[in-house]
Amino acid sequence: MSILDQMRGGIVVSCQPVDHGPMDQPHIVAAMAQAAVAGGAKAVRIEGADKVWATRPHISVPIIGIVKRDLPDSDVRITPYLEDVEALADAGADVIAYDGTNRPRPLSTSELAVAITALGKLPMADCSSLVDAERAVTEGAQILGSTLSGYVDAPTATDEDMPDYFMVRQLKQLGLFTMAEGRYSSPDRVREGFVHGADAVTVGTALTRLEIMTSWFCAEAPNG
Ligand SMILES: CC(=O)N[C@H](C=O)[C@@H](O)[C@H](O)[C@H](O)COP(=O)(O)O
Repeated sequence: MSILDQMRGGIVVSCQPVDHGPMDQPHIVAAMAQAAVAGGAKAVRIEGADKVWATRPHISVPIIGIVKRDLPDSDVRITPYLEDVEALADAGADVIAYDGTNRPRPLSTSELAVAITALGKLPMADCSSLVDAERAVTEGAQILGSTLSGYVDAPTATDEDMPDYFMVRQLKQLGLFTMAEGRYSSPDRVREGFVHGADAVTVGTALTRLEIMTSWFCAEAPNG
């Protein structure tokens, strides 16, 4: 079955612990990914080539790989460099996602999509808008994600905000595999994502950022 068909109609679990937190370690991410698959995830999304390496031997479902960087002169964070693409491909990612915005950046979205395709991997554009997605289609992306909706213009979205269902509808109309991603923090939201046309829904924080999930529950306790 193709990578897209393996993911279609299913949940992708983004196994990205809180940066520099106690769970932000390759062997823990590998364990999270295995647990996600045991729970029914049809794919996982993993940050860092080292964590993709650590996970690949343990699961057979598709891995969406990204590298996140803090660049001094660009707001782009997700997979900005060719070396990131190459490292993720070597580590065994099946899909490589990249920031699909047109913000100033070291390498263009078009160059990234071409490089990912040349390595035999599927390019996924993490988009912030319909405009990003339309450009991604012309550049050869195979998956359009609503990942960056709400995170490009100030004020940025918080985990409590609703997902951008409207954007999912817009992406789906472009005819490519559509990934609903960003703030799908409950089963109800996931159901709604599919109602709006998603081919798959990615869930991150609500499943794999234990510090944040804990804080949601603590907020309801009298002593915080
Ligand atoms: C905006 C950005 O950098 N998003 C990142 C992309 O990889 C991750 O931090 C998110 O956790 C992921 O997209 C899943 O979303 P949520 O955690 O809301 O379920």
